[in-house]
Amino acid sequence: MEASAQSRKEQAGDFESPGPTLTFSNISYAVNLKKTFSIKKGEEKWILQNVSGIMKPGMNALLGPTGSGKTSLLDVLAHRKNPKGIKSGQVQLNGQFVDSSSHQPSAYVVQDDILMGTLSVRENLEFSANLRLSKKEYNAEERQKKVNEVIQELGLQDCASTKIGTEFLRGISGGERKRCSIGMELITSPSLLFLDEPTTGLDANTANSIMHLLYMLSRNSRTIIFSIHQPRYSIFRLFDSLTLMNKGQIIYQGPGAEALDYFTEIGFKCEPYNNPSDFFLDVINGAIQHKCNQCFLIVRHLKCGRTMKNFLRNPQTSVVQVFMMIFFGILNGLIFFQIPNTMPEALQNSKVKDYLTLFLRLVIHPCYRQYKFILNRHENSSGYYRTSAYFLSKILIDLIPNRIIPIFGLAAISYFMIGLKEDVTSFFLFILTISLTSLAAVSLAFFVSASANTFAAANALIAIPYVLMMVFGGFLVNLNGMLNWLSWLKWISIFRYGLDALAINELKGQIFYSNLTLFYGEAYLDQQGINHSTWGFWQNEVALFCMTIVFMFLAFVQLLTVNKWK
Ligand SMILES: Nc1ncnc2c1ncn2[C@@H]1O[C@H](COP(=O)(O)OP(=O)(O)OP(=O)(O)O)[C@@H](O)[C@H]1O
Repeated sequence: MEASAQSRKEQAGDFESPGPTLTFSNISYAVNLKKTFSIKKGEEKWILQNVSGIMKPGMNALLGPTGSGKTSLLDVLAHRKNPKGIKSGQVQLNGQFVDSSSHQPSAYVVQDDILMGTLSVRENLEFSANLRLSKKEYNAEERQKKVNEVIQELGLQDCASTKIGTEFLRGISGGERKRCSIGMELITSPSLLFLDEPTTGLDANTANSIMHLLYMLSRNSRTIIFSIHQPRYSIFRLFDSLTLMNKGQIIYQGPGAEALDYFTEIGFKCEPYNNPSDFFLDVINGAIQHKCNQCFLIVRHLKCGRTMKNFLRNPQTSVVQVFMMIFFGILNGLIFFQIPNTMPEALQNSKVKDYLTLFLRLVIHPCYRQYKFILNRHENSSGYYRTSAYFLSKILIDLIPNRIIPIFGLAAISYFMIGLKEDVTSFFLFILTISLTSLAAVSLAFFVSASANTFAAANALIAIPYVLMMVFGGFLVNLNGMLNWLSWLKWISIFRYGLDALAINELKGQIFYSNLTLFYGEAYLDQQGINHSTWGFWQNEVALFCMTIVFMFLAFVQLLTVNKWK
């Protein structure tokens, strides 16, 4: 009868009267790792890093792997930590700031029972009442009444006279023991109840019954906040709010019932029949991979180290890039094999651009498919890591193996097969030019993809600047003959800067002979309107470099904006 009333209440899910709301913001907590006997200030270990959240009336679970900071957060919220260690943050109860000096209507049930084994359940509760209830407010009769109420509420009637038990004395069961520990705290009628791992050491059924008890308490003017390890599904269902922690940070906070949808949305799908709490811990521990193949991401604290590990453990992409570039390098070399022999003809027919163009296309084309930042947008909004850390690691560890090294291979193979200028300086300027061209193109792609919400949008958006740059880069139209009012577009063309620099590098100072006719490289450059002075060459490199910086900066700003939307 009592059980069915209980289950009716649970199903209704409503509160007889709601408990208080606890909010906390930017809490950072560190401990000093001072060596024993040392007078020197030790190194600080950060245990909580800028955590914020809200604990509403009902059941608030803190879940996370061992060492993630659940107990520490619980302690900070309950003002049980040394204030010296709390580096920042505030706690509010129903909108009022509270600190260790405030009188807070809270109680804390610790992991290890503090019961006296040689006393009975009732005697332990009386002990708590005698010590903790003020004699002014509660006379002996009222204290006794309070003890009886607690015994009733926790269903301890049958074992009230039984001793708790010690190593030598068989006492009450584990579940009853835990109930009694909770009762020791309920004596003071707290509206906020903290519990550190209330189910630890209990068998599944006992854990279930303790959590149902807490659920019932939470429906009656109490806000329950507790840490818990891998609860079974029947327990998980009781959580009104779930806070998932990892390495001192909160990675999810929200209704327990919505957590699975949230993880599915960001790419982590829980298999049917898998227990949600096991699934969350597997995701945090990296045992479950992101569903998207393009990002080999495992959600952990994924800063530079992660990207480096990613690269080292998944070198396939970079290896494929290198092979592709070698293949295209040889193909390019074969198509334009020893072109200087036919250069006069090429110069006459303005075909000299063709081979340079092919280079640039091969270099630039793969660049614009840089959509990984879109993935980062989602990961960022999930708050997995700092944008700056990811951004820098991406640039250092992704761009070098995936862009610069393959391009170096392509350039080296083609350069000698085509038979371009046999001069060390020209070779390295050639490499520099196509590397900068590639970087500028990648940066533009980063910016566009960081600005787009979906792959489809990025795909469509990225095509526009590339087509415009191609048109106004001098590939399809001679810029001299272009309508004046459109000529400004050439100043924003990555292709034009790349092409002009390559043309100057190759043709300046060259004289070609054909049928006793001399062809001067400079004459061709003049005809194309390309400034071949020293500054004329370097202005292209500077422009490419500046474009890289500007696009990277804009991409970074876009990612920061995404963070603010959280
Ligand atoms: N006083 C301390 N000195 C040094 N390290 C500490 C101290 N207190 C906590 N830590 C460390 O802080 C981290 C978080 O500890 P905490 O007990 O809050 O984690 P937890 O998630 O509750 O772990 P568990 O589930 O195992 O109880 C752990 O790595 C722990 O070793």
